Amino acid sequence: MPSRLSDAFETHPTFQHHHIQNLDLNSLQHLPDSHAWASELTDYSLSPDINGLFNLPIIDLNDPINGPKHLVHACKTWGAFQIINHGVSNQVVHRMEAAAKKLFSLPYEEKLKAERFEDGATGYGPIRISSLFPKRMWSEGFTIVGSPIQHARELWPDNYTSFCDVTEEYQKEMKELAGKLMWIVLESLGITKEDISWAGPNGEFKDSVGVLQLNSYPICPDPDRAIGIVDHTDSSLLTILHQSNQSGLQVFREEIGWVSVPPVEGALVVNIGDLLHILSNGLYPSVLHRVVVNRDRHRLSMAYLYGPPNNVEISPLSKLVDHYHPPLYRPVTWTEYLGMKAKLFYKALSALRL
Ligand SMILES: O=C(O)CCC(=O)C(=O)O
Ligand SMILES: [Fe+2]
Repeated sequence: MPSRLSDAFETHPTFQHHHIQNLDLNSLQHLPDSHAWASELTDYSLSPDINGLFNLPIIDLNDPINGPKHLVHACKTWGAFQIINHGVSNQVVHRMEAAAKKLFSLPYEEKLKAERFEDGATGYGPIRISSLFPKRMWSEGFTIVGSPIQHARELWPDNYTSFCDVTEEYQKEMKELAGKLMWIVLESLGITKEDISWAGPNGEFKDSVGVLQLNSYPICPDPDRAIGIVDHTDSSLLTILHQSNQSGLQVFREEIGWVSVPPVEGALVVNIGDLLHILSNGLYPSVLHRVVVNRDRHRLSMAYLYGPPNNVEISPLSKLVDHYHPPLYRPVTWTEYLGMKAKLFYKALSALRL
């Protein structure tokens, strides 16, 4: 496990919800006050969800003509897109989904054996950002950095290897795809391999770091007053997301509002994260997104948050900076930025503004 990344969590431990008891959401018949967002949520969601009129673009990575064109448009206007023909086999995705399902369907007490410590980076628990809000979110998560072997052993002492094998295979596929996506996005900005030294001699991004975040959203007795994950941007360079066959993810478009992203079989969602926004000197926004929950069906998602190697400072690429386009952000490492996000959250990006 990369020590630097967990350092960020250690120096900024999760705010204590001492007054809020950890609850097994899967067993609750009523929404407890600790999870009832009512008034906060109406502030958050003034814009109506006008689905059907606007759809997150689907980009065919095998289409050399339209693919790049659509991609630039998606990156500029949405800060997100879906991809098909991405080269990751459905089988690998579904094996990982099955492993995640198996994990979340363990009894609550069992899952707590792999609980994420307050100052820890990995394991089972509420999504980390929940610590910044007065209310809890209607979700449970499992965070994996590197090998999950330690936690897998806690969960399945006699049979932990299959979970580790599937995870390793999925992480490998995601890392490869993330590198490929990085170049597709960067090339759309006119950036070449010579422009990014930390990508390595062949531009493979070998030392980049990935965090695999498994999310589970149990059925909710009062979905209008609850939220799966509150609106946020990802702190990554980019995030590759698989959602199980159940909607819930919404992305925010200025002047439009919240737009649902219905799952498309075989497609993966890609979010531009804050660090890629900085790298692009503000040309590509990081997408604001959230997750709503529902009364009838459990939902699962798997987010692969892809970031630069530890110690690498991310700053606007010099090719994108000139007299008319001064750098908008000061340099920052991923670790430092995670620390800022943990303290400042919505204000973290603007705190880096020059
Ligand atoms: O569940 C989802 O669709 C999104 C999850 C997410 O935004 C995250 O893990 O950062
Ligand atoms: Fe996210």
